[in-house]
Amino acid sequence: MTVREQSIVQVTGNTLRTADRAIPILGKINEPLILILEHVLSHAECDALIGLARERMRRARTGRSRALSDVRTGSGAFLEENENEWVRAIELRLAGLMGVPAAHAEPLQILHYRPGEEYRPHLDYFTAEQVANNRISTLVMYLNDVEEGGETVFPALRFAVTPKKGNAVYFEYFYSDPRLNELTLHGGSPVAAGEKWIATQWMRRQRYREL
Ligand SMILES: O=C(O)CCC(=O)C(=O)O
Ligand SMILES: [Fe+2]
Repeated sequence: MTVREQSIVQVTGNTLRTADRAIPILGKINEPLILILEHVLSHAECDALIGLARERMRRARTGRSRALSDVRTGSGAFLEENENEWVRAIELRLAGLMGVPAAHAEPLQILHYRPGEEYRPHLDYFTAEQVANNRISTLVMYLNDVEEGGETVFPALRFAVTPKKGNAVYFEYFYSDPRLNELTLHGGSPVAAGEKWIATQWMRRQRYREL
């Protein structure tokens, strides 16, 4: 008999409960744990996050030049830690959802893909020999509906998630069996039509910020 490894998020029913809402689970893979979640963000929150990131990106472009890479062709912005009150409320919800203290959270990252832009398959954790305070889990939130393409793909699992505004895909890679962690290889497939906005929350194993 094989014993299933302990996961960070414990799924018992059809919803995940946080302090401020119940989040329906639309789909699930058990090992590694991957959850497709509905209504993680309200449409108003999605729009507000895009608005905040638009300003940030405009400013970033006038500053020092961004590194160009074939791996990720979209453009991105990190929000500040404790950016403002409503961002803080979202961060607390995400920490509750992901079962990790908010102090372990990286600042939210917002990414924007135009047609043809993509994020090639990668692992979110760092794979160098000794990594202090590595990442342990990811939540990718879709901030808009994509006309065509832009799925989050898991090639090793032959699995794809279609972006839908307010929904999210959760996965974790804190297993002792490295093969389970490697199965979380994922990417953003090229946007064929329309645009794609996401917010990504990465969690660290230990404290990463003050609050
Ligand atoms: O664009 C996607 O669907 C995936 C994004 C991603 O892999 C990340 O933000 O780490
Ligand atoms: Fe990723």
